[in-house]
Amino acid sequence: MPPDGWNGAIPSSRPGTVAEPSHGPDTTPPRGVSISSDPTDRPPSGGPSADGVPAAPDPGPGGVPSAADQPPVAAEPADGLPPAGADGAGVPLAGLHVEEAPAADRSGAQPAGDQGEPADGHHDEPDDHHAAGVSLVAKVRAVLRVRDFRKLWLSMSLSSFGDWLGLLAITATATSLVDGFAGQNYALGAVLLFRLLPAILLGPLAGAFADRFDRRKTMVVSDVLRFALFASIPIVDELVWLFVAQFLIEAISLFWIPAKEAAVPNMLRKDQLEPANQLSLVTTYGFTPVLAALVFAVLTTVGDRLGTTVPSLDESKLSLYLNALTFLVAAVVIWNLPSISGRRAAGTQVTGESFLHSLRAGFSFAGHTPLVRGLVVGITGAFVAAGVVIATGQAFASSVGGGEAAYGLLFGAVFIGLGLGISLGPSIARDLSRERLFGVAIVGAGVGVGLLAWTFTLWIALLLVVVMGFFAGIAYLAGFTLLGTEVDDALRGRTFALVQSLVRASLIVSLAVVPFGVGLLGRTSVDVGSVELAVTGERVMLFVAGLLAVAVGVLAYRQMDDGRPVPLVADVVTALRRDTTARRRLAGGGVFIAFEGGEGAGKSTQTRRLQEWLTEEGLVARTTREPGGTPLGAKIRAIVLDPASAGLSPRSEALLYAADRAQHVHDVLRPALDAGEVVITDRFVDSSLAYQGAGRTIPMDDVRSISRWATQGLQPDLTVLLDLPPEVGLARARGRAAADRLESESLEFHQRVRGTFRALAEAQPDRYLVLDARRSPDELAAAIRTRVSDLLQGLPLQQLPQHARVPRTRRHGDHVVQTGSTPQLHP
Ligand SMILES: Nc1ncnc2c1ncn2[C@@H]1O[C@H](COP(=O)(O)OP(=O)(O)O)[C@@H](O)[C@H]1O
Ligand SMILES: Cc1cn([C@H]2C[C@H](O)[C@@H](COP(=O)(O)OP(=O)(O)O)O2)c(=O)[nH]c1=O
Repeated sequence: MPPDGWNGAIPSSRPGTVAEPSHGPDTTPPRGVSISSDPTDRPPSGGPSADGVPAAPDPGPGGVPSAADQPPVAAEPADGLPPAGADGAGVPLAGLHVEEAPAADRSGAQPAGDQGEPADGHHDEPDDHHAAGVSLVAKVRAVLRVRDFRKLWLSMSLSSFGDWLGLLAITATATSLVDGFAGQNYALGAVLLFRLLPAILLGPLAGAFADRFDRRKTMVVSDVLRFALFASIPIVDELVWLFVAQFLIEAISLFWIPAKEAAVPNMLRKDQLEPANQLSLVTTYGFTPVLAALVFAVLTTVGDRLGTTVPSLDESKLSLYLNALTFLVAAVVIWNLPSISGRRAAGTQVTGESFLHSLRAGFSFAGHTPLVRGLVVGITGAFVAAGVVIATGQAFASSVGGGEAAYGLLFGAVFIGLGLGISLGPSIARDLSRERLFGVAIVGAGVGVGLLAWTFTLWIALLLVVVMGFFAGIAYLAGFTLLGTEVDDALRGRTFALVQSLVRASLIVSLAVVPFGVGLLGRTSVDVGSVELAVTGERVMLFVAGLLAVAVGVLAYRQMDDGRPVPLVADVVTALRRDTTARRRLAGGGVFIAFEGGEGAGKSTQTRRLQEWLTEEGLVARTTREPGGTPLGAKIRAIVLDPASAGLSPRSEALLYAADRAQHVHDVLRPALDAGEVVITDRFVDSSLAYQGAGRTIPMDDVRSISRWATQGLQPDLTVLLDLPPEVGLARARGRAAADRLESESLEFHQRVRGTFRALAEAQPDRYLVLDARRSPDELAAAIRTRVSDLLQGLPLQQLPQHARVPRTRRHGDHVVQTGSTPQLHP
């Protein structure tokens, strides 16, 4: 195993978890109460605003046909974030096609696989983890801009590459030093056993040790020793020494790992640790093993020629020398990084004395918490299976033909799969809950292994191995992320300790047992009708491992399932389709309708009319608005709309709207939707995109990401856009009350706003109803009712008790149900 393998996987403690939305009735405003625009709470007139923001070119929906009349895309924004952090900064999404926007808004492509679950309020995640692919790249780039971290990462990557190459070489060497099928398998098992044993024996001790010494010196000494030991293996060329050297190398690595782990947090900001972990994971399991496998395959092909020129040198020896060299280079790099020995890292101390106790507490916690129990069962079982795959690899490779080169290829394929799973998995799985994803992915990996067992063609085997690695990578990331996010900080360390011990123990057990099993079962062939099927030990073992993975996946799924009545298949399908509406429906949630449009478009009028109609129809419907949908939001509204707030900078304006929105989502929207209500809001995220994005020319993606952060990915099921030329709307609005700060903006500003609304709607016609707001209020209301009644058809929405219903004059033969699906609506 690579030196920094498991540790790289531990998500750093995050700067705080997001509280669940309150479901308590006390935080929910009374149902059905209209809080739509009230002229009396408008700020007093104070003359036109002068916010000092030049009307820069539109950064918005470049490339969208309807926005063609807008000025060209704005330049890169000034980055207000600290240099090391620069999350997403410097990557203006100004040029991003708006069509991509709403999809990203739906919190799809998260790198860390822990995004929110807008539909059901489960597993709500903040914020920067919602980053789309592009901002993952930006985050990683920001992390790599930190010089010391970059150097450490480069040297780690080099050592990791060397280590994988060494592992390939050592397994090849071990098998070449003994004769016979069974003997080779025993030798292989023993090599791997000696690699894992030290962690169990020395883990706690090494942790305590590493905290007491200068980290840089610890790392340099470890690297020099590892250099010497790796170089000694080909020189001594004895099987026994190979085992001893393995054991020593692994033992030394145990001192190196905690030193490195403690050093990294000193180099980065807290919020950068997660992308840093992802980077290490992808490097250690995705990139370097593939490179090592390729290099090993190349060395194998040139090895023969090499053997004739330099008789004592073959590819395994060359690999080991190369590997040794990588540790020497790492030693030099680390020696030149004084910051490693700098400040002591806080919170990474693991003292030896508390280890046993904490392990016990961890056991009891894990035993009593279904989620952790599921994770532990899943991770342990998955690693038993992984051990089987590793241990049978060589025998399997030779059985599909191709010898050591095939082994190298299969080995590489595992890590291509892992790399793909870790980096792409979360964005493919989208808003499927990580609890479900974990079990599903283990089952997927198990099915891959089970099929692999009966594959006799190399390329099919390679394909299956990639699939297996892909699912394993997803499970791995989901599992460790869940441990990081769902386990309380106080218990997290112990839980990780338990999991890591179990991981190593399960690897040891399977690595130790499997080769013996393979040797014992030997090779037999079974006649199946006319075909002769080669049933070999490794294939039987692989098949059993696949079954085991499927079983633990199912078990983990059962343990961790949150009891939602959503069938798994529908859950997976809607998540893959990014169908948030369907997901909320599945979860029995309400329906969320937003009204957007410029000033005086008639939003307040129409939200009120829609709410009245729905109430008449017997549904619990409420109107609300932004800004000012909550008491706190009302104060924010007063600030942002007050013409006296002339000095408000575009960024603070954007943040104030986002703050208002965050409170609105938390206090009003989520609880009401969770209760199955129809929620109608006068303005939502699109207003920020239009006014702050296109209007104020803040890069669209910045606005989008703060909105996404504020809403935790909540999106309307339907947005009604009341489209109106700004001059008409402004005239209407001015007839209503004195101009507020935004109404006082130039006509050009309002034209950009309108263009953006239309572009957003055009990008997602299914989710928008665009109406010409010059039509009469009655016509508009009728068109909205028709569309909304389609949307609500058959949904299990909350209904008013009969006595609370408003009598309708138009209706005949009333029959009223209080539960069940929405009754026939009368648009
Ligand atoms: N379809 C319409 N046609 C003409 N006037 C309208 C229409 N809808 C609303 N109004 C009027 O325009 C003004 C602004 O309407 P309002 O609903 O407050 O718009 P918004 O909330 O979008 O600013 C009000 O005086 C309202 O009576
Ligand atoms: C919600 C939201 C509103 N706004 C602006 C648009 C409006 O000018 C103002 C809200 O005023 P409001 O009176 O609610 O709008 P209307 O006049 O259309 O009834 O705030 C933003 O700039 N960004 C946002 O995110």
